[in-house]
Amino acid sequence: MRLVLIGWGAIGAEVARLLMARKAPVDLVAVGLRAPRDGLPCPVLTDPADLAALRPDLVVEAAGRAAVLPWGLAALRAGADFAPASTSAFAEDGVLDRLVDLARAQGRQVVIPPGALGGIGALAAAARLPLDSVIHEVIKPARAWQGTEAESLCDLSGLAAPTVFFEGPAREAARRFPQNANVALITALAGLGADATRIRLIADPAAGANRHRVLAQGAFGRMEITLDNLPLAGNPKSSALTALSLLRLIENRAGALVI
Ligand SMILES: NC(=O)C1=CN([C@@H]2O[C@H](COP(=O)(O)OP(=O)(O)OC[C@H]3O[C@@H](n4cnc5c(N)ncnc54)[C@H](O)[C@@H]3O)[C@@H](O)[C@H]2O)C=CC1
Ligand SMILES: O=C([O-])CC(=O)C(=O)O
Repeated sequence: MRLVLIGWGAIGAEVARLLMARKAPVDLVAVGLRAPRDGLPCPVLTDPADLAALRPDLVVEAAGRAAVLPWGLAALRAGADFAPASTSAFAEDGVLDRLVDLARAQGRQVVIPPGALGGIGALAAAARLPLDSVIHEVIKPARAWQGTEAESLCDLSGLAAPTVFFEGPAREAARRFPQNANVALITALAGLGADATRIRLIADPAAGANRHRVLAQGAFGRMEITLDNLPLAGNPKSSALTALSLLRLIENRAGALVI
């Protein structure tokens, strides 16, 4: 399986490290970046148009929301499937539609990894019948919210208790907190959509992990899922499970058993 990773940050580098450590039957043929860089285990691409010559089977994005459309369109044009992690890009109308329309025309797929979340298979299955409500709480330590708009919405360094600093639709959460609320769009795409899915963003001075609580009700019954994800060493905003989720997706595509 010929793989291209877009982004070589905390998640991208960890995915590559795990693929090599596990001797996965995957050929990492290139990494896509904004600028050339030395020291990577494969060639670096900076122009999405150069993907086609590499004949990739799968392009996995873990870079940033600005990377999703250019690299996604180029991946699909190159005949690859495309799996984006920066799903906050789909808060903007038309971005996902453009990718899915091209995927259909090319006979390829856009695959949304569950990322830092679990239970997305159950929520997406439940959504085949009507859902009444989906609420997703993202509870992270104060340091994970540093450098975001949360700094102006609460006193991050002086928190005495868990503090809800945002509550609203998934679309708005993803637009305003693109580094921390990609998951809002994953829950939304699996369930009730970007406008009807409610998101609560919480800074907790006592939290040691990135917690996701997803509560859904509907014709299927009721679900409540809680994950306490340890952050990646390279980026406290990003859960380590995100890299594992991308690894799973890649290994499932390369192997004979899908699990
Ligand atoms: N789907 C999910 O559950 C989650 C998604 N994420 C998202 O995944 C992405 C990667 O996260 P991390 O590795 O933690 O971030 P990071 O900041 O450690 O690394 C990002 C890397 O991508 C590169 N990059 C940024 N913009 C780019 C662009 N337009 N084109 C090409 N390269 C670009 C940067 O130079 C850097 O190498 C982020 O967008 C993050 O918000 C993070 C956690 C969970
Ligand atoms: O990694 C996480 O826990 C969630 C996250 O940052 C995101 O969705 O952007």
